[in-house]
Amino acid sequence: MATINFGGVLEDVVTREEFPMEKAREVLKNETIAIIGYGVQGPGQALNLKDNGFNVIVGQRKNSKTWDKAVADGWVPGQTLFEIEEAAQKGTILQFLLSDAGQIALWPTLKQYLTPGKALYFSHGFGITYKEQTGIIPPADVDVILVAPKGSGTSLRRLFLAGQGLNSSFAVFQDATGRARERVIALGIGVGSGYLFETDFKKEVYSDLTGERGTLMGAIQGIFAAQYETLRKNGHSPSEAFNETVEELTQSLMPLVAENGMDWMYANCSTTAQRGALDWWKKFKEATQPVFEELYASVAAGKEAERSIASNSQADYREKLNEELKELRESEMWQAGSAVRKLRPNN
Ligand SMILES: NC(=O)c1ccc[n+]([C@@H]2O[C@H](COP(=O)([O-])OP(=O)(O)OC[C@H]3O[C@@H](n4cnc5c(N)ncnc54)[C@H](O)[C@@H]3O)[C@@H](O)[C@H]2O)c1
Ligand SMILES: CC(C)(O)[C@@H](O)C(=O)O
Ligand SMILES: [Mg+2]
Ligand SMILES: [Mg+2]
Repeated sequence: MATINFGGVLEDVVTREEFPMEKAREVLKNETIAIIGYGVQGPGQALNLKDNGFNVIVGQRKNSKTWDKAVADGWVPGQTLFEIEEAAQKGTILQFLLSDAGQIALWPTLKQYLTPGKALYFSHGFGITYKEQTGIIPPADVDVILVAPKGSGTSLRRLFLAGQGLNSSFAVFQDATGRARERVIALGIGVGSGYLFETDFKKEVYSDLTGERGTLMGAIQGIFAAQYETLRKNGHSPSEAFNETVEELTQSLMPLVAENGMDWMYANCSTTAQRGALDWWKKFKEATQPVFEELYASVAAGKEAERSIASNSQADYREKLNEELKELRESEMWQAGSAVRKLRPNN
């Protein structure tokens, strides 16, 4: 473990330098890693592990779109692609990468294949933390571990192909074999993590649900919509409103934040912009802080889990989600965005 100073707080992290890929391959050389579920994380993790030289198989329902996707990605039926039950039986490490609601439905089947010494792997603390709601209670004689990439499975794969990596958290919930820790770190390196930081299942799910409902996805759309509407109500064109709300942020300013922090981005804007941003950010913080407190309380009370399970367990959950995504896509702001993207010189 390398001890790193994160803003004055010392934390131990695992880097690829101290836990190289050869070591990960050595730790997992006798394992068959079965990827159960081929949605977003499934493909990213499965393909990265395979390309890094691990023994990987995929478990999917035959005659499903995801089975066809797995075939298109190079998984071979009968060799590296199997029905879920067969993959679960063959695997020594079962990576449970169905949707969090889907995991509840499959659990009674999957647990039959968790024979002593196997490892049950999650990419979210959801199933274990909210066990009263999910019913996921693993047997005592298997390792229960977690690697949660901090980003989309799509980005995990893209960054791997670009020779980079996405940071992940890792956790051990249950160490039945005495090997849980080395197994989970090796898997974290194998799936293409940049570095790994330690957490526990509860902290992972509380922070993850807060982040995606907050600044990463929910809050950002909310604040975009509020500013766009204000500009439009005051007579600004869609083009002007979209550029001042989204396009400049994603194309010009966020890359500077990613490169060297917020003060660096501010420093590369005018003194006029700096004065205004420095005055206004605290007002936005004060206005939104109560919403974040409400959000965290809802996560901690299990209400977000309840809502997610209830809506994503419906037979027509995918159609309903698609309708809501369509509504976003067809809103004036994102239609303006589509036109703006087409005008980018590289398009
Ligand atoms: N999406 C991400 O990039 C991401 C990032 C970090 C962690 N995670 C976690 O990884 C795990 C997998 O997430 P994902 O986004 O790849 O999953 P997903 O929602 O894309 O679903 C994965 C698979 O589950 C199947 N599925 C969905 N609902 C089902 C149901 N009700 N019954 C049976 N099957 C169902 C889908 O057909 C798909 O093949 C989850 O625990 C998630 O929280 C996801
Ligand atoms: C990619 C995210 C938002 O980080 C993940 O947490 C998810 O649930 O998809
Ligand atoms: Mg999440
Ligand atoms: Mg996340």
